[in-house]
Amino acid sequence: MTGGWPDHLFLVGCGNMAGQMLARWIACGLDPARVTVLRPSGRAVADGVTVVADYPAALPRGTTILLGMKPYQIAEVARALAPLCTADTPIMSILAGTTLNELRSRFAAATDIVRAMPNLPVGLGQGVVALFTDDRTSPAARSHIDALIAPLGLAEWMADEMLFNRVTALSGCGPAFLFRFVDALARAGEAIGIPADQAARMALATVQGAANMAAGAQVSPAALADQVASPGGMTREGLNILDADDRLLVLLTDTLAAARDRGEAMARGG
Ligand SMILES: NC(=O)C1=CN([C@@H]2O[C@H](COP(=O)(O)OP(=O)(O)OC[C@H]3O[C@@H](n4cnc5c(N)ncnc54)[C@H](OP(=O)(O)O)[C@@H]3O)[C@@H](O)[C@H]2O)C=CC1
Ligand SMILES: O=C(O)[C@@H]1CCC=N1
Repeated sequence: MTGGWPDHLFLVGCGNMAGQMLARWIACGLDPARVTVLRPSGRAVADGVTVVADYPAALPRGTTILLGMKPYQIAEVARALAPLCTADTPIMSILAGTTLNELRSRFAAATDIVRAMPNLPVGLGQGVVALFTDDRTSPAARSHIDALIAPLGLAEWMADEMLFNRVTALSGCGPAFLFRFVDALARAGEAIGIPADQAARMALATVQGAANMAAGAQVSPAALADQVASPGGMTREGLNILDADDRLLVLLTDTLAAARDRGEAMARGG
């Protein structure tokens, strides 16, 4: 490891998610010459990054692996990749619903294996990354992963792997739920008569401004909502709709629970 970066980074898959991570790392100073991406399409990734469509005969010394393909591809990938791994090859997996035990059984030679669950805004350095490992992973490897994750945004180590599908539902899937919310806010604006293009711009800017404000505020988002709502005013009438029978809370709880349950089914091989 040099300057916090791995001597070499080998990415298996570099699509929507791993692509955002790599873009951020390169923007923060990772030398692209230290990166190899395996992707079946062989499509170029970024200037200086080596792209291969098949596995090399060996990995350079000091290689850290990022598993960034789809979870159902783990068996096929491990068959080809595990023989290239040694006890000195840290592996970080972003595969949803793929347990540490499964990773350990498929990469038996590796000692340092970490599950990470990023989300798409890591590309801006404003992501959330949940992390989990066990006692077999060395403190040095944990520090190495901490250094690698730091430029991506908020990092949270989970004490219990049981939490992993739950935090995946919250922060891994969360951007999709918020994108839906922005879209619905815009369409609701349109439904009450605002021109569609203006509603879209104003909905997005409102969410962006409100999120930035909440991030910098000394009080909770719940208290901020009350600051917007003048007694007897318009906002309170709107909040009464969202709050009736905890409608929004129930909707979001059901949403996260469904995503969590899918992760648990995937972990059982579903
Ligand atoms: N999307 C998200 O917001 C998040 C995704 N994840 C996890 O990230 C992983 C990837 O998801 P996402 O980026 O959305 O998916 P994408 O479909 O965008 O990317 C998948 C990547 O895997 C590559 N690939 C396809 N087949 C193989 C194979 N047989 N062997 C190796 N690589 C292969 C693809 O190659 P090519 O580029 O050539 O097509 C592509 O680069 C998943 O495990 C998911 O659980 C985690 C958190 C958030
Ligand atoms: O949908 C998925 O399975 C992955 C996990 C989190 C975001 N995308």
